[in-house]
Amino acid sequence: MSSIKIECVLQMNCRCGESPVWEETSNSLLFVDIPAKKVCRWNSLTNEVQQVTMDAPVSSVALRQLGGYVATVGTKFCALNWEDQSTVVLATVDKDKKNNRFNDGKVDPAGRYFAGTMAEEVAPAVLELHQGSLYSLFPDHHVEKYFDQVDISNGLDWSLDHKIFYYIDSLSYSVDAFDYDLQTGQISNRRSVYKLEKEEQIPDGMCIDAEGKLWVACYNGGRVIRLDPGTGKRLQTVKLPVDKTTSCCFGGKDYSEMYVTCARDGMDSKSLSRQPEAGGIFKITGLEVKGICPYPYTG
Ligand SMILES: O=C(O)[C@H](O)[C@@H](O)[C@H](O)[C@H](O)CO
Ligand SMILES: [Zn+2]
Repeated sequence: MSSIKIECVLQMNCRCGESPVWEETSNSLLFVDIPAKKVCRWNSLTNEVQQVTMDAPVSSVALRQLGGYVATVGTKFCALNWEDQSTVVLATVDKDKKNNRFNDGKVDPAGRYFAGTMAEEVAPAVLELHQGSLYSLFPDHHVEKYFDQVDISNGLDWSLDHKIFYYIDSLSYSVDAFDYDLQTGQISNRRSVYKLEKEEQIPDGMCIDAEGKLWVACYNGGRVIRLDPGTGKRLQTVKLPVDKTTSCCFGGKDYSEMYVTCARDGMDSKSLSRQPEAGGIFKITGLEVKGICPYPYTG
């Protein structure tokens, strides 16, 4: 008998919480608040939250093998030194697109930092379309571009055998797969593995579990869904007490807990009073499946 428990472990009032990443060495959850330009680190043992404010919207954060972190800030891939809060720009993309910013990003199993861009939103999911592209920052700091014409570049992860790359362009309402060449970082053969149903709303962040199934946070859908990318079937729905669920990752002891971020921006005062925990960090236990540890950027 599974007994799923959902709790808000941190009332952060994030405008748009995103990019949860578990850091095992510090028993902490890293995440960002995109429009607030903040990278946050919550220590699950002491409940302490540390924050670093950047000079532009910060859309994703990842671990770095050399120590500290890497983050996507505005249209820059940056290294972040947590101790002195200093940043170093590693590469800049979309130089010809002044209204663009990075969105979701994650490191691949070989240590490359993948992240895509989008036009800045006028309101949630209201933006100039086809402005985004998908990129990766290699360990030697060169950037490769995979494709353009993206609306809202979002969730990404890799299959357990590293042969498939999963990717979400939110406004396609689809979870896509590509063949993945881990040696070269190249992708090919794009196809859809799941189309969201109407009530599931907008697919946003995503992570893979230790059984190779995908967990997708549904923006405006107030839920995370578990998908079998092999059969294209939804296996499970876990509803949360907030509508604007943005992303998810596994963490905690042996990666047995799931952490979910969410947003407050775009909610009116009535829905905010109904969902006072909007913008908080949620922990889901009792899922009976574990996650895998995040890969660090190796550059
Ligand atoms: O969190 C993100 O990925 C975006 O930056 C957000 O703004 C929302 O997800 C988007 O509006 C809904 O798709
Ligand atoms: Zn997102």
